[in-house]
Amino acid sequence: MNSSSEDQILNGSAAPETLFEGIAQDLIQRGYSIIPNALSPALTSRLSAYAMETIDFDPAGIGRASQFHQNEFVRTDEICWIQGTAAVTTAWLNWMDCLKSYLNQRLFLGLFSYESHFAHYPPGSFYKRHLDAFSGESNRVLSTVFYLNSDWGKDDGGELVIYLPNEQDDCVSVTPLAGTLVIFLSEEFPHEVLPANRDRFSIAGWFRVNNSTAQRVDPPR
Ligand SMILES: O=C(O)CCC(=O)C(=O)O
Ligand SMILES: [Fe+2]
Repeated sequence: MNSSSEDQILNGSAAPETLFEGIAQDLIQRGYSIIPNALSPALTSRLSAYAMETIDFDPAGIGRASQFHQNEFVRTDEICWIQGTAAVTTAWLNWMDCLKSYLNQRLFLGLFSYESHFAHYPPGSFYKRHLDAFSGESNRVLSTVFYLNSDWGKDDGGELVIYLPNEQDDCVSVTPLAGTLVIFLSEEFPHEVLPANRDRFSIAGWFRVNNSTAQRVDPPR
């Protein structure tokens, strides 16, 4: 592929406002949004190929910096943080930046930054029920998960289960099919990844507010 058609694929992935408005409405009404085919098929398949072919993954841990530890009872995926050093990851970060601006204008969320990592769940891997953020302890406001797996069937497992707050055992199950984007309020929705029967690839990310003060600079993650 020559570089101008490549640019077209990545730049032509600008997200439509109607899609952003749908996400804003979902967040207002129920606190989460599930969008099939959110990104263009071209950008989705480029991200998918990048995750499967290019990335060196590291075992995932729990907690930040000095509190970081691995715990294979809680999660057994492996991850790679996204820096935006390739055209395809820059296109991803641009898309998320547009969404951040839209949600800030529309919902006054004051989102300040976005961090994200590729994740690989080898067969049998899982991430037990957890919250991405605890009230007052984290600056993660919105969680996002974007799936990169084509042809994902019922037998492949690996669903994301989102538990609805205040509704005993009521939950929503999401198939990790390529193109699906999930967004939810980080402090409100416990969720888990059920064991997958085949390799499962995704991008998990978080929109954050800035809690820096004169005494303490907010760490990047
Ligand atoms: O991959 C998923 O479906 C969710 C991952 C997740 O919950 C996380 O990384 O915090
Ligand atoms: Fe999570």
